[in-house]
This record gives sequence, structure tokens and C-alpha cells, in this order.
Amino acid sequence: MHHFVYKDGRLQAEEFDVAELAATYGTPLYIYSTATLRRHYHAFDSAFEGLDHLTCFSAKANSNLSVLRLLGDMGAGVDIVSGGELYRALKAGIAPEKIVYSGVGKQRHEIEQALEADILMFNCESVPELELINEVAQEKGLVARISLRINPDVDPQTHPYISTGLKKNKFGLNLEQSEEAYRLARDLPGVDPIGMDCHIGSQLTSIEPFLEALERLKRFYAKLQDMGLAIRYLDLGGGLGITYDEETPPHPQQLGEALAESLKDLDVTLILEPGRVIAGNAGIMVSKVLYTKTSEAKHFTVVDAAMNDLVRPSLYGAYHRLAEVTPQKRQELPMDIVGPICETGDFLAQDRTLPELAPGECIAAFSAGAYGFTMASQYNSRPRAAEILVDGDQARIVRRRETYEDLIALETDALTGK
Ligand SMILES: Cc1ncc(COP(=O)(O)O)c(C=O)c1O
Ligand SMILES: N[C@@H](CCCC[NH3+])C(=O)O
Repeated sequence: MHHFVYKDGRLQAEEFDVAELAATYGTPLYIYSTATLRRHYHAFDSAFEGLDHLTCFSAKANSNLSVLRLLGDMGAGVDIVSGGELYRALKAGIAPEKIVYSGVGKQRHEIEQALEADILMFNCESVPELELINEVAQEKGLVARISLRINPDVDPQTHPYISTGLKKNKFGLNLEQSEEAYRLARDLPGVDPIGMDCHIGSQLTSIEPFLEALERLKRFYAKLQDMGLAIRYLDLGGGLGITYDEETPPHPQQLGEALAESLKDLDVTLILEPGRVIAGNAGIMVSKVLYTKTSEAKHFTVVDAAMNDLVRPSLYGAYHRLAEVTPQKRQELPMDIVGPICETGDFLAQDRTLPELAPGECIAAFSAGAYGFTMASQYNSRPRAAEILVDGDQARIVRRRETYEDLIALETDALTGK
């Protein structure tokens, strides 16, 4: 359920008319709904009520400061994968003791930054990383709380680019390597192994892969206990899918119940790192039709948003529902919705049957609240879109549209030095 619905034949974002928002703030435009973010966070977090748990929103899905703050105010922690995300999380007022840090390429300066901030734990993904965390912590006279990211070799049955828990993926350590690494961690003075972590992939539409991964982790947990390690946190990552088209992912409640059953004998705090399931359907991206044209093979609708604004269709062949902001009765036909970027792969949809769209009208790409703006770039020197957050009858610009000056702000002309 989200708060982008049609009323009297016009798309609304909570109490706002989307066409009016587009006219006021310009396009392409990301619009997020406060009520939907709150609703999704609450639905997710309350699905684990009764379990000792911490929900750490995955900042990579939507790292806008206002979104992080909104979720933080509801009690969320944050899952980060870079120093930049740590910086954002702290700026948004997230308590360091609710921050977990994953990623295969943490650098010394990022480790220092996270140690200084005193985050809850590092989800460590290799032995050299473990050794570096130990070294940096010792230099600072600190002890880093860590878990190891275990790659349980479970097929999440999702797009190959977003599977992360298969043995061919770069993430984490396999069970055998993890055992070795925990032995090492136990003896290193600069780290305190307090947790186990895994994240098997994104946009999962069934519970089974989560449970399979958990079973493997539980067997491993027993081994760690025998090794004398006091594991207090079990981080199961994120990954719960959403409906973009006709997918029917489990409700968080179903995941909560299944995990509660499986975890009942374990004395650990469960950490969850949901991203998409909270933010995905809490945002839309609105663009304006520029031109239409028909070749021998296809009808094209050219809009002012491109792959630099929303890359998921180009990158994964991902489906985003597209619909008119002010629908009218007219002929439907198959078309490609394409952007102005000079790449054949620049499309929001291919061979999609939609009403014949007219220049000047707006269309909305739904389910764009996660991995939408965060994956945007300035390719083709296109200033990035504005982001607005609506809350009932209030709308706030939470990131202004970039300007041409922004495009060159960090550059120096080698000739003039300016
Ligand atoms: C380590 C980690 N945690 C959490 C997430 C969030 O995943 P999702 O948005 O599918 O919930 C990701 C992304 O896949 C991730 O890599
Ligand atoms: N960016 C991806 C998800 C990858 C998640 C990061 N581990 C998407 O748009 O679906």
C-alpha cells in the first residue's frame, strides 16, 4: 500500500496533485511520500515485535538526509557501505550504536571514521579487511566490534546482478573460510567478534532462501559457541522484495513469523537491513513527454528523464510501472519510452503498451523510491533531478535540482586555472 493514488482522474501524492507538483518543481522529479515511508517502516519493524531486533534501513536504497532522519525518528538504525553513507547517517541524527557497516572494500580512512564514530559493528568481508580493522583499532587504542559476513551459498532466485550469497559472488567468506577467520578474530586484540552476518541478495520474492541461509548460519553459530565465541548479534541483511509488476513477495509479517520460529533457541539480537521494501514504493519519478516519433519498427515516446535519472531499466531490464499523471481516454499502442541520452540502452520501458502520449504531459514511474535517485548520475552533463518529500499537505524540496554550475563546480580549467 502506498499513497500515490488517482483521485478524480488525477494522480495524487498524499494530498498533492502530481501534475501540479511537476509544474511547480519541474521535471524529472522524485517525489517521496512520508506517510508511505512511515507505513512501510512500521509494517516491517512491527513484524519482528517480540524478537529482540534492530531494523537498520539500508542507506544505499535511498540516502536522502530527510528520508534517513524520518526513519531514524521512528527508531531505525542504518546499514552503511561507505564513509559517505556514514557521514549522511550521522548528519541525519542516526545513533552510532544503530549503525552497521558492510561492503567488500572498506578503506583505512573509512575504518578510522567508523571507529571514531563508535558504530555498532563492522560486517567484515575478508581476512585482509579483518586484519586492517584490527590494526587501525589498535593504533587508536580501541577494540572494533565485528561480525563476519558469511556467504552461505544460497540461491536467492533473483536477478543475477543482485544475487550476493552465491559462492561465485564477491561478498563475504564461505563457511570454511569464516571458521578460520573467526579463529583469527578471537585472537586479534583489536577486534571483538560479537556477530554473524549474511545478505544473500535483493528483491527476493519468497521466504525460503532466507530460511535456508538462516539454517546454515544456525549450524555455524553452534560451532562458534564451541569455539568459545560469544555471538550476540545475527544480521540477516535485507533483500525482501516488492511488487513492481506482478510479483507477490511475502509480507514482512510472514518473514517475521518464520524467523521467530527458527530463532527461538538462539540468544541473539536480530539485525535486519531492509532497503527496497521500505522505500521502493514510497517514491515515484515524474517526467515530461518531449516528443513522439514512429520509425518503421517502433513508436517512441521521448521523455525528459533518462538512464542517468533512473538506471534500473537499462541496467537490469527492470520493470517500472509507467502511467499518465492525468489519464485520458485514447488509443493505446506499444512503444518504447526513451530518454535524451545518447545510448540505445537509455529507456524507461521497451515495447510497453500505453496510451498515445502527447508532448507536454507528465508520466510517473512508480516504485522509484529505492535505487532511483541514489543510482543517478550526471551522464551527458544532465543535472540531477530534484527530490521532494510530501507529508499530507506539506511538500518540501529535500534536494534541489542541480544547476549547470553544479556540473562544473569541482572542475578547474587547466588553461585559465579557474
Ligand atoms: C549488505 C546489504 N544490506 C542490505 C541491502 C538492502 O537490500 P534490499 O534493498 O534488497 O532490502 C543490500 C542490498 O542489496 C546489501 O548489499
Ligand atoms: N541497485 C539494485 C539493488 C542492489 C542492491 C545492493 N546490494 C536495484 O536497483 O535493484
